[in-house]
Amino acid sequence: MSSSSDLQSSPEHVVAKRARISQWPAVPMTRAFEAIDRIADKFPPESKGYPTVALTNGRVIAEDIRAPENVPKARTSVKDGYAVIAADNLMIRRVAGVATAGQPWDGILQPGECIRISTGAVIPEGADAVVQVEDTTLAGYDGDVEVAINILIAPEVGKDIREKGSDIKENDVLLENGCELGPAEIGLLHMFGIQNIEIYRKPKVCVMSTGNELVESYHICPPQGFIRDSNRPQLLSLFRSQGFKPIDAGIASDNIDSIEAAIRQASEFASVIVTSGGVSMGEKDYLKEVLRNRLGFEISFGRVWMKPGLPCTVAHGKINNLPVVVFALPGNPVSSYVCANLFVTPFLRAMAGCNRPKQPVIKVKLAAEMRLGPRPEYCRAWLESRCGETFPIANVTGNQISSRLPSLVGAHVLLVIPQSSTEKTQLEKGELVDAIIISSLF
Ligand SMILES: Nc1nc2c(c(=O)[nH]1)N[C@H]1C(S)=C(S)[C@@H](COP(=O)(O)OP(=O)(O)OC[C@H]3O[C@@H](n4cnc5c(N)ncnc54)[C@H](O)[C@@H]3O)O[C@H]1N2
Ligand code: MOO
Repeated sequence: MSSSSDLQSSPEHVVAKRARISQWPAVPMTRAFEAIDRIADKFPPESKGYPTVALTNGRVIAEDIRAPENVPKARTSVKDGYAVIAADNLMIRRVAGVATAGQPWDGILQPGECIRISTGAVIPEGADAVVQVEDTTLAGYDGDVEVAINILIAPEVGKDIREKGSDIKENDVLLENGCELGPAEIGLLHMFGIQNIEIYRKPKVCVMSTGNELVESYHICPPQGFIRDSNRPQLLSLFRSQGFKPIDAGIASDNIDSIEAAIRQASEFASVIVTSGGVSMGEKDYLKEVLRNRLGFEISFGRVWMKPGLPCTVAHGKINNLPVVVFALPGNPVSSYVCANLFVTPFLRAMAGCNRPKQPVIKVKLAAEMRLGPRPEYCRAWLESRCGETFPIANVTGNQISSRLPSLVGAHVLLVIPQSSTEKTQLEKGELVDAIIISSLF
């Protein structure tokens, strides 16, 4: 007997005939990363010209930016004080003039003279040291005007002078191709009056949930058996926090035609499509089927030997002759978020031209022992620094089951926990492990 709802397009989805063991090998993480890197090569970043005044944090530079001039351009004073000739033996100097920032003194300093000078002002010709005002006393004045000062500490040649080009030399590389802009980088561009630069375009990414059980989160009281879609807002928020402008592609129902139509429609807006749900062994898990048989995509991997995220699937191909990659993440809320962090954001950042697309990894110390499981695990943890400890202490965020979203709340890192072996079934309190940073640390 078969019911019409069982009759999806392929025999593998007639429930009585479905495979009872996944046909997809669970690839090791290294293979999954390599496969994604190979796909990234098919999506080279594109650049465009952009005015510096309109730049915002997170933009990525698509050229090497070199210093067009020295900084400082001329020798300048590091202190408010007096520009002097160090070799003068006299402690008393005649104040011959004033140099402030923006108003140089254009004479030539003579022996026995000094120039009152401000921080940032150009050192007058003939001077070779600056004495800070704290190391002087007044030696003579005429009304309100200083006439002579007494130097309390004899200066050495070069004292408190910023030599020409000592901060930045003309033609030095200021910012490398692939560097992400933050406040300092934006400041540098303005420092040199660089008006326009090449930056990379941000890739477009669509986020879609799949599942008959899903309703929009504004539902006050979903009917029995329904749940609110939390993955989509969560993933949209993740990609936004990374500086992308993700497109909300809604919820597709668990139906081969609907999923195919939703992916085709999403591909009109974005070349990267992120779905969640429908990738495991359930009778309504159609994502792999759609990707392979309906869209003719190459499935780079259909499972990964990791926890959470085992059924994570990545596929790529063409729709309307344009390249498209689909990250079909597992439905469990923690699984989709962990996989998005490990696989999708580094991919998007590579597509966006970043020269450091992956999250930083640091060493942390376990606050408590941990039992190892059969799969390598990415445990959520928050970090604290403790007095006398060299490494941050990692506190696991409670029960790590992949449906339990609170395990992500407050998590700074994903601990990289190896799978168990005959030699090692547990990590001890105080052991050092790698931790992938997934949130800002303040
Ligand atoms: N027989 C097997 N069953 C399962 C396996 C397996 O290997 N053999 N793998 C398990 C693992 S591991 C995971 S992870 C899940 C992933 O399954 P799917 O990707 O097919 O996801 P769904 O079944 O659609 O959903 C799983 C779970 O997550 C909830 N969900 C889905 N979408 C959302 C959403 N947008 N917002 C909130 N919650 C969502 C869904 O209701 C389910 O409870 O499969 C295991 N099963
Ligand atoms: O991969 Mo699943 O994410 O273990 O629950």
